[in-house]
Amino acid sequence: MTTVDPTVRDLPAPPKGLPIIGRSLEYARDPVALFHKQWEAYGPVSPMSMVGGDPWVMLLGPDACEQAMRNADKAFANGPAWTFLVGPFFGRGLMFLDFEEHHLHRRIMQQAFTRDRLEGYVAPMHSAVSAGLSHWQDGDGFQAYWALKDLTLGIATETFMGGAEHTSSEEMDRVNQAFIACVQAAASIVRHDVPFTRWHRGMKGRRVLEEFVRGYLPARRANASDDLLSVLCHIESDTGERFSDDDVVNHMIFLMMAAHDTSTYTLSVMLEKLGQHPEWQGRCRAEALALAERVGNTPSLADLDGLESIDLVMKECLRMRPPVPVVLRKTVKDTVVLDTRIPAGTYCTVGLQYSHLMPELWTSPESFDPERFNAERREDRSHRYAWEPFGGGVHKCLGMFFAGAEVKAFMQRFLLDFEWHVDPSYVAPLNNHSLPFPKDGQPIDLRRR
Ligand code: HEM
Repeated sequence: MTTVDPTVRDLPAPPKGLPIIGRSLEYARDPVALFHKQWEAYGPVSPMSMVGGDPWVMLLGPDACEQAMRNADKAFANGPAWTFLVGPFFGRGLMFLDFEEHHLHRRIMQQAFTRDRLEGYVAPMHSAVSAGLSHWQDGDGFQAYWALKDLTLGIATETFMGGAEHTSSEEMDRVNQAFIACVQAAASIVRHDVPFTRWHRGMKGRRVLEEFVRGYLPARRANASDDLLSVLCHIESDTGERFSDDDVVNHMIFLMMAAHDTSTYTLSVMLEKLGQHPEWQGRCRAEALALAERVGNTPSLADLDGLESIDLVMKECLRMRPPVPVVLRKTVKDTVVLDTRIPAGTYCTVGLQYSHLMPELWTSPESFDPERFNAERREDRSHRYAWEPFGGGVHKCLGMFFAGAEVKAFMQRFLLDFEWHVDPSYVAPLNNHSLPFPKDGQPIDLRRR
């Protein structure tokens, strides 16, 4: 006989949403408003209705998020959840794998992100940043987001593909458009390959990306070099396992997406905030100048690590506007989160961003205050899961240190070459259909120094 724990409740019935799309439009309009509404009505575990009418919950606050991310009872799976959203485009990337298989692939892929490897990626980052910035023009209302998107694709091409030596700039534009199509496909209401839908454009994008990566495989298999594609072709786990060609293609396409949109958005928020807070821009520039005087124009990984003010600003921007505001899971068995029973087969939106904004965890969470991360205050220590822009548990971002190096390599050079201004009353109009981005291209008033 099964015993019923009286302290555990069933999920309440979901609030009404539109048929088929549920509350996805509400999320797309303003995710933070939806988090607040769900929290106020239900607390940390709330019923939802999203695309397709499947059972769905939202987990909010550090305790509920921690439970899903630590996944002690192995009830939460990534594959079926992310596959629903963007599986045909990025499927079989590391984030889509679960349990034993994930463990095996992660052990191999970790070899591509060791400290030594990262040190090797820093030099191509510097050259891609310099090349990219040489095209940036003075002007009021310079569209920083789109320029950053090109520049970070340049960084990915240099560090991941060793410069993609056989690809013209027109072809790289096609690759960039293919990424955008794949990421945007997440928001498609029609989730089959039907002409004129976002899904269809995503499927076409995937074919472009596969062709692009596969084209470089034979050369990288034949000769080991320092770029990530070559590393993925040659690395082994400590017990000798290696990736097949299909694994390399799937991992590369996912990695380029994971690295590209997230870093672009992080940098665009940093430009917005530093443009609105000249005192912080000045402080970061002084730090960049001091480093350049000490070591020249191509600081090492350790030098970039030492950029403390830029680090504080990056952390604060990731807190206020994380590039991945939510992660997805699907339960593969019945489980209980805090005091609520969640049946097997339930999709879960884990709202990491909400914890970043809770007044219980942060002083004046709405204000830009990078000092909250300094050694004395360390507000992020208010809870293990108070600040989790890179996720947590076994799926925690593998590119976290790569992202830190990329952001700092860019900011260091940019602060030396440019100064910029953003109206303090400016609020970025975000497109939240998939990963967030500023619909207006993030205008800044830019001047070369
Ligand atoms: C600021 C930049 C970045 C942010 C905010 C970010 C955020 C995240 C988050 C939240 C996850 C967890 C997803 C989940 O739990 O389902 C994740 C996973 C991942 N990220 Fe990042 N990411 C960033 C940059 C990068 C970069 C630059 C790379 C690669 C060079 C990368 C590679 C990965 C990989 C491989 C995973 C999957 C890990 C796994 O499932 O084991 N990310 N990232």
